[in-house]
Amino acid sequence: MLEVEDLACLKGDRLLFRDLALRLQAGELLRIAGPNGVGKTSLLRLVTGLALPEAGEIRWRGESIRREREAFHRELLYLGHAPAINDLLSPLENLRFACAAAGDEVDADSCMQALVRIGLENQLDLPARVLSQGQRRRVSLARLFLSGRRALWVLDEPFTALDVKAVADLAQALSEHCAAGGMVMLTTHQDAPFALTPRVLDVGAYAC
Ligand SMILES: Nc1ncnc2c1ncn2[C@@H]1O[C@H](COP(=O)(O)OP(=O)(O)OP(=O)(O)O)[C@@H](O)[C@H]1O
Repeated sequence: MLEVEDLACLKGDRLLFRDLALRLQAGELLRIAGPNGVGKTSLLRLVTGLALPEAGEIRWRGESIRREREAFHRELLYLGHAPAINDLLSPLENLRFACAAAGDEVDADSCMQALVRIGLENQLDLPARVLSQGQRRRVSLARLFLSGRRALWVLDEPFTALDVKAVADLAQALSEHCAAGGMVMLTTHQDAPFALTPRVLDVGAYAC
């Protein structure tokens, strides 16, 4: 379980939010909501341990993520707002690199299957620089199909640039992860056809 208490976020000399609390349990999908600039991405970066809070505590399975950082990161998959793609590499090479960098041992066949499943069967060997925005997003999202053992998925605007079918497929994959006992925390400005109703946390309620 993920628990956040009394969280405060400082950017420059501006306090974005404070006293923010949340809990995320196995099987839950949490949508982080709020207007542009309120601090949704900043919250995700705090929760993943990529940034430090001004105040507050974040615990994973009862342990502070600062103290048990490695154990936490073994169970975390974080996909940021901008797909982390190397333009010179193909989708297959990008995916294999991303998995290896995260410490996941995944063979080429599994990567290929993940890319086919996400609809990139005709782009497997193209350099990423020629891909469309939606195709670039899909390269990054293909990791979801290789990360079932990571319980907590934290996704920043994962639906951006996806077409209607891809949005539906992604919503289904996220719902299935939760149904299998995983957890999803995401930001999005658009509706998606989830099989389960997401809980919503409005960062604006904690804005300073
Ligand atoms: N050095 C700084 N000084 C003051 N404010 C800052 C500084 N750096 C970032 N900010 C502010 O922090 C906020 C960061 O917002 P963040 O990206 O977390 O918002 P968001 O809710 O994810 O927005 P969006 O919906 O547009 O993606 C913005 O309002 C930005 O202007």
